[in-house]
Amino acid sequence: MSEPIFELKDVVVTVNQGTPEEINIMDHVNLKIYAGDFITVLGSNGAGKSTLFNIIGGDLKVTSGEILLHGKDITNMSVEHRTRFLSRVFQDPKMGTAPRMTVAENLLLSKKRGQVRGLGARRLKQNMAEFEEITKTMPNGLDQRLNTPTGDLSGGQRQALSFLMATIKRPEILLLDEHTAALDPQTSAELMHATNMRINKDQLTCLMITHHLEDALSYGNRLIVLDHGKISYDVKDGDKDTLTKEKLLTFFNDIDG
Ligand SMILES: Nc1ncnc2c1ncn2[C@@H]1O[C@H](COP(=O)(O)OP(=O)(O)OP(=O)(O)O)[C@@H](O)[C@H]1O
Repeated sequence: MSEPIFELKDVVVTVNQGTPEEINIMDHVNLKIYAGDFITVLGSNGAGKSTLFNIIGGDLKVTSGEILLHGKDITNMSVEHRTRFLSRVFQDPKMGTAPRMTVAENLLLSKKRGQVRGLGARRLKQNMAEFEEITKTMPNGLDQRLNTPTGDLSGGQRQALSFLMATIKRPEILLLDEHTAALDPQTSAELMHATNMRINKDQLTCLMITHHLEDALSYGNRLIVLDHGKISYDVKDGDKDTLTKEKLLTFFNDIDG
C-alpha cells in the first residue's frame, strides 16, 4: 500500500492541565490520510471534530504525539506555513473573503497567494477567462458576480467563492468545516454537489465535517466517527459503500438524522 500523505501518530491534546477539569480533548488519535481520500467526519456536539481540524491546521498545539506530512515531522509547524499545503473552508460565510474586494480580486488573491507582485488590473484581466470558467461550475449565479464586492454576495455565493478560493491552487489537503451548514437546504445541496464534482475531478484529498448522515454516506470513500476525542469508527471503500443510515445510527446515539 502507498504511504500516507498526512498522518497523526498517537496525538493527545490535554486542556486545563493540572486542574480538576483536566481532560484529553484529543485522546491518542492515530489517523493516516492517503492521497485522494475524501473522508467525511461525523460525531456528536463536542466529540472533537473541530479539534481534529485545528490540530491538522496547526491552530491547536498537541500535548504529545506527532504530525507527519509525507513522513516528515511537522508537529511544530506554524499555521502560516501549513497554508502552503492545506486549505480550509469554514461554516461562517463571512470568513475567508475580503468583503470590499470583488469576487475576481479575491480569486486572484488566492491564486497568487504567497506572491507579492502581480495583483494589478492587468493580471486580473489575464485571469478573467479562468475565473469565468471556474465560477460557472458553482451554483447561485456566482459567474454573474465576478465584479461584485464579496460583502454584497448572498451566503450561498460567498460559500461557493470560499470553496473556489480554497481549491484554486490545489491544496494537498482540503478541510471542509461544515461549509454548507449555514445555507438553506436547496443551496446547501447544490453547493455540496458542486463540491463533490470538483473533489472528484481534481482528485483532491479532503476531510469534510458534516452533521448530515446522508451527505456523510453519499460522499467520499471513507467515513470516520469521533467520540470523546477518539476515532471510534473508520469505514473505507467497499465497507462504506454498503453502510446504511440505520447501521450508521448505531455508531452513536445523539446525532441529528
Ligand atoms: N481550548 C479548549 N479548552 C478547553 N476545552 C476545549 C478547547 N477546545 C475544545 N474544547 C472542548 O473539547 C471538546 C471538543 O470540542 P470540539 O469543538 O472539537 O467539538 P465538535 O465535535 O467540533 O463539536 P460541534 O459539533 O459542537 O462543533 C468540547 O468538549 C470542547 O468544549
